[in-house]
Amino acid sequence: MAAQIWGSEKRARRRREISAKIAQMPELHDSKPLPFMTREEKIMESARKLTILTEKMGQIIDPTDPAELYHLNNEVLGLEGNPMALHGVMFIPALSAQASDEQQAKWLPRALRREIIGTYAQTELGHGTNLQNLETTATYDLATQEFVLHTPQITALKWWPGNLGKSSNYAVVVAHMIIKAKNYGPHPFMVQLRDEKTHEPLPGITIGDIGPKMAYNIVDNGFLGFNKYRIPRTNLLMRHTKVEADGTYIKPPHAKINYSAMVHVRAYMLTGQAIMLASALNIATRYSSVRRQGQIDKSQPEVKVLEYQTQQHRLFPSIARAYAFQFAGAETVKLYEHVLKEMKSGNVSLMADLHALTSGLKSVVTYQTGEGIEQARMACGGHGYSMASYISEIYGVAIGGCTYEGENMVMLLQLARYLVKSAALVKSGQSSKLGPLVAYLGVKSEPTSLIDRIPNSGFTEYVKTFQHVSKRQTLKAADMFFGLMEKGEKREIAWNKCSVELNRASRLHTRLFIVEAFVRRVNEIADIRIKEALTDLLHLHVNYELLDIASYALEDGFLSASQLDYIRDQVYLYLGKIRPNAVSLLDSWEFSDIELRSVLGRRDGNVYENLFKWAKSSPLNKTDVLSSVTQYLKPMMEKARL
Ligand SMILES: CCCCC/C=C\C/C=C\C/C=C\CCCCC(=O)SCCNC(=O)CCNC(=O)[C@H](O)C(C)(C)COP(=O)(O)OP(=O)(O)OC[C@H]1O[C@@H](n2cnc3c(N)ncnc32)[C@H](O)[C@@H]1OP(=O)(O)O
Ligand SMILES: Cc1cc2nc3c(=O)[nH]c(=O)nc-3n(C[C@H](O)[C@H](O)[C@H](O)COP(=O)(O)OP(=O)(O)OC[C@H]3O[C@@H](n4cnc5c(N)ncnc54)[C@H](O)[C@@H]3O)c2cc1C
Repeated sequence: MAAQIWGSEKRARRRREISAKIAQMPELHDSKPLPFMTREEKIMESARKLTILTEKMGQIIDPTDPAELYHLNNEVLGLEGNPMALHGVMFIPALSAQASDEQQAKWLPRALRREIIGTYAQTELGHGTNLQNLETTATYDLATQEFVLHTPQITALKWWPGNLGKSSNYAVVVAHMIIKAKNYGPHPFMVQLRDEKTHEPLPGITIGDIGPKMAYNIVDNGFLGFNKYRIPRTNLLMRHTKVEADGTYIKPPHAKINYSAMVHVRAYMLTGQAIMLASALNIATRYSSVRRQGQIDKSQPEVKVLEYQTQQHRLFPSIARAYAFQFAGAETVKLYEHVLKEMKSGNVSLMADLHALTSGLKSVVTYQTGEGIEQARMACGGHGYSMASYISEIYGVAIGGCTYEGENMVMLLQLARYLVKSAALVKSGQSSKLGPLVAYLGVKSEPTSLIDRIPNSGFTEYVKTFQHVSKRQTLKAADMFFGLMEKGEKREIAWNKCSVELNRASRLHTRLFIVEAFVRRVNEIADIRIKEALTDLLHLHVNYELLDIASYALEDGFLSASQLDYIRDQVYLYLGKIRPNAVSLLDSWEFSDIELRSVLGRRDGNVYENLFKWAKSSPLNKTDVLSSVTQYLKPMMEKARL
């Protein structure tokens, strides 16, 4: 199963080998539980481990393999981030996709050797979503052949970029490029922020940390201002766009090609989210098979809480989602790598499809991951609320994904633009022009679902039902939009008035893609036992998801009330079937105790003894009487006694 999850037997084996090596290297372990450290201590601890890793990485992993790097990162540095998180996630990908060969030769080897640390600085205090209204400017000075970066007002301060505050000395900065008073829109520039020797901010740069966040606090998300700060013309990233010495602008082959670093993260973060969801579920499911509370049969001893159907219903559909996200994520990464290769050689024809797909996926996956992790926390009762479970940190980091790389509602609306264009093709009889991801929009569907009538149809009838609801909602939302425009409403106003319906279409389309990716994967599996276990999970997935969106299929009679009862019964049936495999389905992800950082989720199940040990190690328990008591509470009580 681990081979299915991680892509191949070799990958699964390598992960095991890497975890085993790390287990033998105490210098790479947290020196004490992270929840007991202050933010400064955590940042220091992370930097300590990061530098050891830089020295010893070659002994542990193949540093050129991103999957091995990612695993090493999760084990040693963990999900709270590290001082170079954005260096790998966005700075290097931005240079790789947007810098010319000459620029790459100059900067990439230095970045890869970690001579310099970089980040991606785009969002500002006043604008994150609406890139057209970013306010930082890069004005070309013809006389000196330099760009002058400037922050005209407080809202133009860069705000949020990870590791910008304290760790990075370089950044890819996105600024509006102005040449001879003409604004060419946001473009990426390579900018040195700090002196390479002293790490002091360079003159003209104002920089710092934006303060503590809900989670992810090892990362120094930062602010940045420029006071007429000059950089050479050749620091504009020039793979696709060029500015010649005389100020001539050579436009890129696609208007949005400079957004590729964002698409990179949107594609890669899906499996990251799957991992976080599976981690939280691993903790909750293991704990649920240790925790005994109450009886189902009063004549029997107390049961493991995992025996309760409500507990299974809370956890198992999310286990199915974690697998579904992992499989859909793996497909998306493959597609992304393909499109990136094409883009580098000038073929931009697939960019719109990839943008639409990743926009929908990042929104649905991050939202459902958040839901699943929060349910996992509640499934652990009181102990889930303790930082000893570590679920709250996983939750905080995961739901950051609902916001970063494009706020979820906004990204769903990006996909909706693509769906509405596709609907227009269907309505004008040009269905043959639909891309493969939306081809179903042009296919006539049956009048009713046959879900309960062809039980051995594999998952075909389910897929058809998802296609039906997605198609119907897309055409309905598009009709609403076109109808408003026909009535004379301006395009943007009409769009806003339909946006809730449009986003519903985007979610349904994306959920269909996830279901199909899961079906595709299960169909490919040769090993009978693995196929059986995953088929059960897929049964739960399709029935649970369909129940969740049933209103769309009920309103036009595609599903009947009795079919809904059938679907519900299938959910209960598969909850029971999955129960014996539940812990294994999560253990198969092979997270080590080091990586999970959870007292509740320990592999050995020795929860209570270790919770007590953990509590005793709380800094508050270093003394029996705190100074807050001697200074304030004790005098207060004494005064009251007089
Ligand atoms: C590598 C491993 C990673 C694993 C991660 C795992 C765990 C993670 C843990 C921790 C987190 C780590 C890092 C966090 C990093 C976070 C970094 C950031 O957040 S960086 C900032 C990101 N910012 C955004 O995403 C901003 C969102 N806004 C936008 O993207 C755009 O503004 C917009 C909403 C898309 C609108 O853009 P614009 O105003 O330029 O658009 P219009 O002029 O209206 O044109 C729309 C038109 O353009 C098409 N389009 C838009 N984008 C693209 C694209 N990328 N590719 C192709 N086409 C695009 C769009 O489709 C429209 O087309 P059309 O309908 O035909 O007009
Ligand atoms: C943990 C974290 C890490 C980050 N890292 C980075 C980084 O490394 N580099 C970087 O540059 N940025 C980073 N960001 C910033 C992030 O990319 C932005 O916060 C994000 O893109 C959302 O933009 P915003 O803050 O402007 O939200 P807003 O756009 O202000 O969103 C507020 C509300 O307005 C709604 N809204 C906005 N526009 C529309 C619209 N057109 N239609 C409908 N509704 C709309 C949204 O849906 C939302 O409900 C990070 C953010 C976080 C939380």
